[in-house]
Amino acid sequence: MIEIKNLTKSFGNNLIWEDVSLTIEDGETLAIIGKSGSGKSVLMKHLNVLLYPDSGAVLIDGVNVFHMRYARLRKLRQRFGVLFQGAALFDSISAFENVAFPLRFFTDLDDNEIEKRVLESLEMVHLSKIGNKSPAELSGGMRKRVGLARAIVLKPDYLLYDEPTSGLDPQTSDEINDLIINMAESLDITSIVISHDMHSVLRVADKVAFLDEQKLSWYGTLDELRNSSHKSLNQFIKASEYSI
Ligand SMILES: Nc1ncnc2c1ncn2[C@@H]1O[C@H](COP(=O)(O)OP(=O)(O)OP(=O)(O)O)[C@@H](O)[C@H]1O
Repeated sequence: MIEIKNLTKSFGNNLIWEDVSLTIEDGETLAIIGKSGSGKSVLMKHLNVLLYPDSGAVLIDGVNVFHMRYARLRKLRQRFGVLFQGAALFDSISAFENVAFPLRFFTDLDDNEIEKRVLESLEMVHLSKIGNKSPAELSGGMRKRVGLARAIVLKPDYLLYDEPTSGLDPQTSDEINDLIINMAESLDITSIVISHDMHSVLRVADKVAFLDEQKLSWYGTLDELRNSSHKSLNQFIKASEYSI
């Protein structure tokens, strides 16, 4: 369980949001939505401690992550898989080596074990035959899937998705949505998804957090979202041109 407690963050005089509190239960998928610049990525970066807050806490299984020293933090970060916006693959190495990278960096596994784990991960994203291709030879959707294979290869407890469907056509987006649901169910993973794509949010999320006006403006389940009379939330959804 991840508990975000009264979190406040600013950069210099620029307050991003204040007093954000919410809980992400194990196995749940939380979508973080909000306008560009509302601080979605900044919030996500507090979970694996890439950023520190001005005040407040993030408790993972009851432990405040901001109090962890280097060795524990390194272990904690291995519990997070991240699918970056644009997939962030290394273009100079093959898809296989991209997926193998966290295993080579963080574990002592030998080459046979690495190969087995990489092939398992590629299989999970339905890309078992593309290992030797370079990222440049892959479509946008395939690159995201390789990024996802890399994100799960250390068998994380938490998966962070930054705009997983951005730049993809609707059909490819739906394939990624299916994978997000599949990962959550088959790997029993807790997922946090930043998205502008309300179609995707409605497919994959259990709960939704809406950042607006420098705070957590709204937080609830998908059913509550559908019935919400929250003005700026409804405006945001309407502006995303998806009717619910
Ligand atoms: N390291 C940093 N130093 C200073 N300001 C930062 C830093 N990181 C983010 N910001 C600022 O924090 C604000 C929120 O950024 P963030 O990337 O979280 O927004 P976002 O909601 O994810 O936006 P988008 O949907 O466009 O990706 C922005 O004004 C950004 O300039």
